[in-house]
Amino acid sequence: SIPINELTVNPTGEKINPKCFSILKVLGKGGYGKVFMVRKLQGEDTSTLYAMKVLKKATIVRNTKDTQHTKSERNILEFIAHPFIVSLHYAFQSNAKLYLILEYLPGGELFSQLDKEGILVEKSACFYASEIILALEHLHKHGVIYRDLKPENVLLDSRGHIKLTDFGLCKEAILDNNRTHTFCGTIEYMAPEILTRKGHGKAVDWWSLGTLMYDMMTGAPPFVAENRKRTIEKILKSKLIFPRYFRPEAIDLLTRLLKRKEDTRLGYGPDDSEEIKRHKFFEHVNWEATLKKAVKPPFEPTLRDETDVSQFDTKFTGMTPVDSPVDSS
Ligand SMILES: O=C(Nc1cccc(C(F)(F)F)c1)C1CCN(c2ncnc3[nH]cnc23)CC1
Repeated sequence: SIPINELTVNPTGEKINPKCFSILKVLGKGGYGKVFMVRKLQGEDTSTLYAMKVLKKATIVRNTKDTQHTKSERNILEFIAHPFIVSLHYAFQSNAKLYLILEYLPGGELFSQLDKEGILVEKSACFYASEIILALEHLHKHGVIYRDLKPENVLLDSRGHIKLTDFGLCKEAILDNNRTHTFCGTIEYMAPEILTRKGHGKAVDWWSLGTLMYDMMTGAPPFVAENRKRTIEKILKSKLIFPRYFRPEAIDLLTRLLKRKEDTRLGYGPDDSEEIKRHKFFEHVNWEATLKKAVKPPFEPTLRDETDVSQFDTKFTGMTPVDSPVDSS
């Protein structure tokens, strides 16, 4: 079992177990586990909504390399507190499962909001990019490489500010040994050095930032193809094409972020995020105000009430919310 240090995560020292929460909705489901919207039933935070991530130890242990990711998610979130990174409130386990109680983010995925808006104007893309840069900067300062920056991992809080979520485990257990499936889920945002297993440093996150910004400003990531194999080939060939409406500053920034050779990529150097923050594209950004969430988001998620899950995929929210008793102890 994974040793859990209760002190930093569960400050009141309250004895926590699954029965402290009522399960309201399913937010996501995959090979390793599920994510529920839950409400706390007792303690000082009674009636507070949380996201409860339930991981099945059996499936994780079976994929040995993933146990490391699982430990890291809990350990990272325990020590990292930042306005643009999801916070971990409790962590506990039963014989068969690991439970992470995370702050609930009602705004859903940034990109489901983008789907409604289509392409973002540069000013809006700049807003989200600046908040993501501050989150990545914080992780890098703590020696953490996010590695997994992609649309579904960028959520919105109730006011429309971003939060990075889903550290560690990919959502699907990787069963087939087809090499292109060695990478979990979406690969369109992955840096070339990850795909070619060259080992990777923090510069992989700046590549992914480039692909995310390209997507926000054009409606699709820079390298897409009809299948994973072709997509990987495109990422490695990386011939960048920009729509005519791009300003020169935007073309220059994205070209420097999407450098295939990582040691020529913007952000690779010891100054990390500073190299990017001082680029002309961000010349009007007030970074102190951004960190304090004093900059108005481009749009505010429209929510009827606090349990409104309209921003989440009905494929999941329609499911009956039950933490199946693999092992009720
Ligand atoms: O479905 C998800 N993840 C997922 C899906 C399938 C399997 C697994 C795993 F196996 F890891 F358990 C995880 C998303 C996680 C982030 N989500 C959050 N939504 C709202 N508040 C949140 N606070 C923190 N995260 C969120 C939306 C759902």
